[in-house]
Amino acid sequence: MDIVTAQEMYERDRVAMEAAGLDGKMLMENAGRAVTYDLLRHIRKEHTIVVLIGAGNNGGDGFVIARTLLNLGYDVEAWQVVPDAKITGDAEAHKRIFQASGHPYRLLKSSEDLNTSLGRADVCIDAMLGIGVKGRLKEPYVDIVRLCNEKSIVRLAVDLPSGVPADEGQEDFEAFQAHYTSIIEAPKQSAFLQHTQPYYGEWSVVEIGIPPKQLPDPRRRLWDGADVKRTLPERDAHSHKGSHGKGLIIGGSPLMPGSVAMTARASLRSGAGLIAVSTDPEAIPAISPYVQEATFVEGRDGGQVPDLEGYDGIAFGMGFGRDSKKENVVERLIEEKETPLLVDADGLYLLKGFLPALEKREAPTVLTPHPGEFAHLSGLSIKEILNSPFSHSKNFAEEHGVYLVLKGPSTIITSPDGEQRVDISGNAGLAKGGSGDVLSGILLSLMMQTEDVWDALSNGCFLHGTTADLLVQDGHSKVDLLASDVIEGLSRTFRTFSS
Ligand SMILES: NC(=O)C1=CN([C@@H]2O[C@H](COP(=O)(O)OP(=O)(O)OC[C@H]3O[C@@H](n4cnc5c(N)ncnc54)[C@H](O)[C@@H]3O)[C@@H](O)[C@H]2O)[C@H](O)CC1
Ligand SMILES: [K+]
Repeated sequence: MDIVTAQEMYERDRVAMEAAGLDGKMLMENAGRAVTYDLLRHIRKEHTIVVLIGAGNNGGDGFVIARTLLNLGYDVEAWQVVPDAKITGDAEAHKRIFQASGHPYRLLKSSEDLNTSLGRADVCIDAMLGIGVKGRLKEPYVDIVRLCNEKSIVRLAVDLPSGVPADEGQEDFEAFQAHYTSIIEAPKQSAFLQHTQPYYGEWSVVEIGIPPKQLPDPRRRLWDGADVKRTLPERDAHSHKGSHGKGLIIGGSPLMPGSVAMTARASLRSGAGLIAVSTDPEAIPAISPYVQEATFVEGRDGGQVPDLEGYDGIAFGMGFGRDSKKENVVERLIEEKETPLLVDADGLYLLKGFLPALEKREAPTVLTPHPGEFAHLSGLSIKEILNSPFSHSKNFAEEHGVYLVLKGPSTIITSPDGEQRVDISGNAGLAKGGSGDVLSGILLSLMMQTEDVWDALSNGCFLHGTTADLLVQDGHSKVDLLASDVIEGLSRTFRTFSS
């Protein structure tokens, strides 16, 4: 499923009309009807419904939705919240159809009247503003949105909640707080940002007849279970431990032995053939009982860096510490340019001074920062990153020729050529120490088992989050879930998604 900006959405509309001969009124009828049937899951026959209709085509959708609900016998009050003069084009055409169908509508004169109507309603459908919103809401929308948000009614939004910008990059807004949003055709970037996603509530996407084959590729898409089933490699029954990758994990320290232990165990649970751990010798007694299948390798000539040859993948950084005296490890890892390398956690802090050298590497380099670590790497503030995660991660990945996994409730996985996939699996139970170590282990393992690193990273993020979701569904809670629970839950998830 593509993820689009407002501009890309308008372009899709244009292509649909030019290439497929669809016209705006047909698209609006399709959109309104599809949204109605999608929203019916949240509406009961006995509900009183207020439909709020704005000035643009989002409002036009609102006339189609109100008409469809009335045709189905629902108790609907359609409120046009802007003067008649502002209802133009396709929206006006559908207003005429609405009226010709014998349905009345209310014209907003004072917010008191609307307040009374909302006071009697069970459901409010927001068809005021969609992707055409510019800047902060102007009156009368501010007043109306506040009235709706303070009422204890079910709030449903059409395409996106009024006031929420479609695109990343805008933090100053006031918006309709939807419980549920029915998105038209393709999710917009704001459905994936930490400061705008909450206004959507839950969301799903309705198809309105736009021909996918004719559409420009936005190079941004949602990675879902069907993609995982299609691309997760099958384990060859005649395989042997050497064929699923021999991985090296460099990290851990006497005070943080658990990190590499979880990375190693997660990697083996995800199908790695052999895992060697290079860590401070003092940490080994705390690690080996937890992951008996792992072997340990010592640094060469008493240093921290073991022999790097002969591995199918290396993961570096978890629990390693940020002591700049350890930077020689980073230099050696970059010089070992033939082996796929994943850098996480403390490794990202140590890597900062060596970013230009990454271009020397031929094998894939994967960085897996959370926003704080990405801020340190990129020099951006966390606020800037959260405001525009798509463009900042795309620019960084292209500039340094790396795969970038920017972790969060919506994890954006960017390839070195700037194409992006988003994983929205997972839950707040993952916002705990160790989650990142487990993810790194899963990613290392999948990277070694498939030619396509990007598929490996996309699938690894999805399997990690989905395991947490399955565990929370079956008995765990978001409070008690531990990173180590996710490791043990992986086998069930792999069974579900391996063909
Ligand atoms: N293929 C599709 O995606 C289809 C989408 N449809 C719906 O059309 C809207 C986009 O319609 P558009 O007319 O371009 O914009 P809006 O309806 O969002 O509103 C524009 C309207 O609002 C005024 N406005 C802009 N900013 C503000 C503000 N800050 N405060 C107050 N008013 C503002 C502006 O002046 C315009 O009058 C899309 O979201 C879908 O819902 C089609 O119906 C079907 C095909
Ligand atoms: K809306």
